[in-house]
Amino acid sequence: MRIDIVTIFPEFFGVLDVSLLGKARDRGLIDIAVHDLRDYTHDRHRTVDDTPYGGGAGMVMRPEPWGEALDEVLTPESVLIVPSPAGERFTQAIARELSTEARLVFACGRYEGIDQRVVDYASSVARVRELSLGDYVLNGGEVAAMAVIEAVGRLVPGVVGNPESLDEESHEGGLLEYPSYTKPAEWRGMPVPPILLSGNHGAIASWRYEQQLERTRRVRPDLLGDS
Ligand SMILES: CN1CCC[C@H](Cn2ccc3ccc(-c4n[nH]c(N)c4C#N)cc32)C1
Repeated sequence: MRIDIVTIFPEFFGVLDVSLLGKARDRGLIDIAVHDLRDYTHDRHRTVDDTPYGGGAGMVMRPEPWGEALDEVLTPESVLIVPSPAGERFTQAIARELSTEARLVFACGRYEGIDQRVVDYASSVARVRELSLGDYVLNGGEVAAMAVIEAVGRLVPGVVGNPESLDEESHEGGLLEYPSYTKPAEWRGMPVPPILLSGNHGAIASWRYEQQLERTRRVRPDLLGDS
C-alpha cells in the first residue's frame, strides 16, 4: 500500500517512522510519503490561505496549492481521504474497506477547511471520501489522518503478527472486545477470572463471548440496535 499525505505540518507525521507502522514501512508493506503543501505555493510568503468569500470568521485554504499537490500525487486508482467534521463517521468497516486499496492520499486541511472546489475537482479524477473521526471539532485534519492511517495500516496483510487477533477486537463482528488479563494470577487482591486458568478452551471461548455481549450491552447498546 502507498500512502501520500499532504499537510502544512509534515513534521506531525514523524511518529509514523516508529512502532508497528514503522516496521511495516521497513518491511516494504506500506510506503508512506509526506508532502508539505507550502512546497506548492509560489509567493514569497508561501501563502496557503485567504479570506472566505461571503464573509465569516477564519480563513479558507486556497485551491491552487492543493490543485498542484494533488495533481502530483493522485492517480486514477487513488482514494483521496479528506478528514472533515462534515464527513461520514469513520468506522472499522471503512478501515477494512480502505485496507484493500493500493493507494491512499490524505488531504489534511487547517483553518476553516479547504476550498470546496478542491474536493469537487478531485472527485472528477479519483474516488474521494470525506471522513469524520467523531462529533467534536479538531483544529485540522492531521490527527484524524493519523488515526485512519493507523486503523487501516494495521489491517494490511502482514503488518500485524497474529492476524487472528484482528478478528476478536472491538468492532470486529459488531461487538466490543472481551477483557484481557495476564500474570500475576492475583494482583492487589483481585484474581484473574478462574475460567481463564481452566485450560477448557471451549468454556473460555463461551465466557469471552458472553463478556463481549455484556460489555457491548452496557457501554454501546447502539451497536446491538438497542436505543
Ligand atoms: C471552527 N472550524 C470548524 C470547521 C473545522 C475547522 C478545523 N479543521 C480544519 C480542517 C479540519 C479537518 C478535520 C477536522 C475535524 N474536526 N472534528 C473531526 N472529527 C474532524 C475530522 N476528521 C477539523 C478541521 C475548525
